[in-house]
Amino acid sequence: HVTEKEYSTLSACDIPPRDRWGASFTRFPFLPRCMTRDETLMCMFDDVEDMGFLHALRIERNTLARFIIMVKKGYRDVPYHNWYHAFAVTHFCYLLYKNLPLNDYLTEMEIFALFVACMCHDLDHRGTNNSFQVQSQSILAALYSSEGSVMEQHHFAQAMCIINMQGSNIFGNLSSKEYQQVLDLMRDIILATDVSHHLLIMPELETMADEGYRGSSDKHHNLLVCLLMTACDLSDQTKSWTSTKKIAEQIYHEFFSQGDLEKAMGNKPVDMMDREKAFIPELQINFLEHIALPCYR
Ligand SMILES: Cc1nc2ccc(C(=O)N[C@]34C[C@H]5C[C@H](C[C@H](C5)C3)C4)cc2n2c(-c3ccccc3Cl)nnc12
Ligand SMILES: [Mg+2]
Ligand SMILES: [Zn+2]
Repeated sequence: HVTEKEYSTLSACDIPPRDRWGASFTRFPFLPRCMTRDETLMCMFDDVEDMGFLHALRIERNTLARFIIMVKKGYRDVPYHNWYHAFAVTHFCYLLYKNLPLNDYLTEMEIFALFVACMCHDLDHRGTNNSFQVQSQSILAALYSSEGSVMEQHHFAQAMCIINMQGSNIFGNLSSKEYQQVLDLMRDIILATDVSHHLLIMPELETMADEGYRGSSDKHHNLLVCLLMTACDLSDQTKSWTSTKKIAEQIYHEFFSQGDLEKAMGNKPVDMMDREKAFIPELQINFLEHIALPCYR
């Protein structure tokens, strides 16, 4: 739960974001990971306020403060998929909003659902991926493996738990139709963070890019929010080399720990997760060539 002291400091401040963080705060090179833990909470609150969602969606300041604090508590202390990842991903979504005319392509509801999905998209991540859940016959696999995207279904379920908690339901003042809409969007967007899903829709994304975006097409709206979610999820790769390299090290710290677990369980990890076999430069060139670069292009 969230104490009065925790959320009141967060919701009380009303210094405009630019004055608090400086002009670089809204530019793509900005490094969200250079902030302290407490600053990340304030920064996320400012992002929501600066995008005008408090008024547009009639969100009370204390409710938003409690929601942000609950989401931060929902992340574990794993090498990569921790709160700082969620914060960095979410701030990139804010940078997309500040630097691109998103309103020309997406509804306000879609943009807000994307932002909240960024906050929640890896909730309660254990530092192991979907195939590990199935292989280790984890509780999450028992719950979700029939539908695939085991971890992503769990992240969405965790987000729903926070939304349904007294005092942190930021969608509480929406009409029941809008409420259902935003939850459906959240689910689609969080499930879209499964890289296998992204690979599946890549041909459709390429067709849409070639033919041009049609604002009248629900399919195009859905494809675009999924693409932007992936762009946010991979956004550490768009920053300075020093930062990007440091984050890749965190990712392989997680991957190799999973590989060690798999070996201890008598299973052979894929090369990418095997610290004896992985050649990181080659793996990263492949990832950037086939997944990251096409996404940003
Ligand atoms: C820098 C960087 N490198 C990354 C290298 C590899 C992979 C990765 O999951 N590869 C695949 C390769 C095939 C086909 C699918 C399913 C599996 C088999 C595993 C994907 C992810 C990487 N990644 C992510 C990231 C994005 C979303 C979820 C988890 C993570 Cl870690 N964010 N940044 C990075
Ligand atoms: Mg994820
Ligand atoms: Zn993520």
